[in-house]
Amino acid sequence: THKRTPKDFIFGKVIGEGSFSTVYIAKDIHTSKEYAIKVCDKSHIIKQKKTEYVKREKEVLNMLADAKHSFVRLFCTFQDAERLYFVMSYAKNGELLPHINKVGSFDIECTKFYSAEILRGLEYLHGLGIIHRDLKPENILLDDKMHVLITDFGCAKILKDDPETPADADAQQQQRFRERSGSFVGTAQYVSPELLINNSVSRASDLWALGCLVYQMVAGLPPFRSRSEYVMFQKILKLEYDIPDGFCELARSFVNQLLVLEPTQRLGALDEHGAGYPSIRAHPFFEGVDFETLHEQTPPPIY
Ligand SMILES: NC(=O)Nc1ccc2c(c1)=C(Cc1cc(-c3cccc(C(=O)NCCN4CCCCC4)c3)c[nH]1)C(=O)N=2
Repeated sequence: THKRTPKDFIFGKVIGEGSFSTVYIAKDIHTSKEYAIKVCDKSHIIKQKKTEYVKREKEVLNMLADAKHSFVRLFCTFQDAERLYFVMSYAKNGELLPHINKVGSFDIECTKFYSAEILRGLEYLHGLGIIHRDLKPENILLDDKMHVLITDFGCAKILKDDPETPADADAQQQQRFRERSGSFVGTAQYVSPELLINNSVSRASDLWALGCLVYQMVAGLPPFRSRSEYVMFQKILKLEYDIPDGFCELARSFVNQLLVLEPTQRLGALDEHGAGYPSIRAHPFFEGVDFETLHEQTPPPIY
């Protein structure tokens, strides 16, 4: 197939905004298929020294090309004088967050299903030695059948050499921390304590974020909240969160085993990385979940 250009697509509305990119819905004029096209401004990326992020995202998306589930796909890339274009899957039902907000919070069946779909994505990602590092409801998308598609790998870390050692946050990650008058860039609500304490990340950092996501599906809000970023960071470092009345007991136990300050003590941290997360799958919270056929299942209705 010939190299695409912007002229091969009819660009529609903006469906996503990143610090260095804008995502549009677009239709391929030859096939009428809908895509999400992530457009990055070259000069802005160079000025902000973010070229490594863009290269990393493309590298990770290409590593995920064979995944049959759980991730947005990168179909092709092209550029013009000013911009880079990433042609990606269009997730018709958008981000997870509005779906949680629309109903207030998920019932336990929905929480189990979506937690299992996210876990299965993390198993695949971590099995390849990739850490997402920015898991949050905005980066969990829902396709036309309401299955999970994880997106946004601009902050991902690829454990190249020794996949066993935790990845010390590289300069870019530290840069991400100190940008714009020393405040954290992106959503600080899901940042792990180890990233705050010594800028280190490992697969267990994504397990911390999974704990935050499960809490948010059940409670309708993230576990660590404050108008002040500094206060929110203090709450994370002191593990200061409460379990609201009515929070399902199995979900509480599951969240409690993921929101652990010491990364190596989190549920799943000691599992063999190639073999997925047997200790997490075995938690009673996932009682009755068939992980092998998740993608063939009809997701439970959200109401
Ligand atoms: N940073 C990134 O990588 N961002 C990306 C990458 C790829 C990508 C991406 C973001 C996508 C985001 C997206 C956003 C949307 C969307 C935006 C606005 C409205 C809607 C929408 O209303 N959808 C119908 C379902 N709604 C959902 C909320 C409750 C009411 C009903 C969808 C659809 N897909 C996407 O489809 N593909």
